[in-house]
Amino acid sequence: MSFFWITGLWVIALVVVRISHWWYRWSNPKSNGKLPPGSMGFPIIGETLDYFKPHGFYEISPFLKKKMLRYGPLFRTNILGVKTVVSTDMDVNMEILRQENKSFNLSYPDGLVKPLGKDSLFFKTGNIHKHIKQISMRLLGSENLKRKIIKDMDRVTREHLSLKANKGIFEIRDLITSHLTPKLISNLEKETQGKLMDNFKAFSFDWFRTSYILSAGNGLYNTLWVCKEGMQLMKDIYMTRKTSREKYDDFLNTAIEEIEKDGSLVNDDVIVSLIFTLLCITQDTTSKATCMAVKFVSENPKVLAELKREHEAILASRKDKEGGVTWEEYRHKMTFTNMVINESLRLTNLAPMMFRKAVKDVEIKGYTIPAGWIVMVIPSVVHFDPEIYENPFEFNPWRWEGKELRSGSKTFMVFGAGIRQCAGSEFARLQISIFLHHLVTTYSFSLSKDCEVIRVPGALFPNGISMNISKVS
Ligand code: HEM
Repeated sequence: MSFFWITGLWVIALVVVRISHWWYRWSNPKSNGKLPPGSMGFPIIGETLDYFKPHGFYEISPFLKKKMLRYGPLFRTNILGVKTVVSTDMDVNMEILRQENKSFNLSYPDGLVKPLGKDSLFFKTGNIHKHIKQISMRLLGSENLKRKIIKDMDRVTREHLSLKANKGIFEIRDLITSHLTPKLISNLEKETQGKLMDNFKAFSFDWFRTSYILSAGNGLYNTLWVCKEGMQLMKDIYMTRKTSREKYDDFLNTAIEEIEKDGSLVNDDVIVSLIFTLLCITQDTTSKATCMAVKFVSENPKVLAELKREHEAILASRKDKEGGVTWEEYRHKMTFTNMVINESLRLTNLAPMMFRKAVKDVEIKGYTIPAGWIVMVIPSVVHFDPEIYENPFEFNPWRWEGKELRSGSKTFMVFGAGIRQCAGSEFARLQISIFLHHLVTTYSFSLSKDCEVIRVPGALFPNGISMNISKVS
């Protein structure tokens, strides 16, 4: 054999050995302890495609089912090119979310939160995060909802429904941004407000929910563009207000006062990002949650009848017949409505996974989660566990009878848990309650035929969601 051939064979053998070694290292990552069982999939892409494969709304993802059957509730994999431990165990889920800032930090994939800017609260930890959250709660906490938000939320909801009933169609995104935007920034000119609202409406996490590379790429591009444009507009509005030193009764004013306090932990960029983030998240989450509640109610005549009974009783006992839903009514007379909302959120799982990164090696259930690995907390599997929720895919609000309705737990984690728990949960509940109140007492409605919902693994409406609505005479 010539020298040329021998050298060639050696090179090929070396390449094969290197690739096998690389593949072996990929499949058997290093750890200082015992890793959870599992497989890492193909180099680079891992098991990403399997994880994001679309599946039916009324089932657990086949990928998760297969993995749990083989490895149990805690397993390792590679998703989006990152070494990941998936937890579908309710105790582990709670433990991980509770250990925020100690053993784990919030760590969403860059593409998901980066459009909201590096100053977004999703990149902040420790005291700065705590401080931003406190500022957010001045807008979204019960006190402000009761004093400043409920009235306009009710009025705009009524007007919106009435307008849509005349047209016979329904688009809920416009509703939320149009009453919340003035609460955040009250002195906007009509044109600027319109532009800003267009950005909020166009924002969506849906691109992350599609497994088709082309539409995900397109969706990400749109989201990045919308965020860039919206954030710049927000920055201009913010700077104009700050330099003018004019005072208004809105959230922007509160935030500027906060920045100007001695020793404030936040700066201009954090506030601009916060306001933009709150508006984007609000319309993306609340509009979907409301649509899903409407979908379940319209498909279940018994639930609709009970809901009508509750809300007609509220109307009958209301002193000011022209006034809207009061805080009293919302908090004390809407028990069944809250059961409907919980059941709808449980089945929908708007946040199907939460991402954390281990900041050090963490021991959990006899396994080691190595520092730097991502932990994907999946509460939806617990929400569909037949041992906890009998006939889990049945929409049955009565299963909540006599239970605590407003706080989360390890078996009901739709709004997360621990210090990162959702800042807007009460806002979302209030908006859905008010919407349902006016819808069931004043209108007849049905979902349009092509209103399909799938999971990828988050709930996605491939044909959009629309509803036929008309006023009951
Ligand atoms: C039904 C509607 C909603 C659902 C299901 C929902 C769900 C969640 C979940 C699961 C988390 C925790 C994420 C994690 O721990 O990784 C979260 C956080 C958050 N949510 Fe919501 N959310 C909803 C509505 C809203 C609304 C209306 C707002 C605000 C305007 C909002 C603002 C936030 C913020 C700011 C955080 C981050 C909190 C932090 O980092 O401390 N959410 N939400």
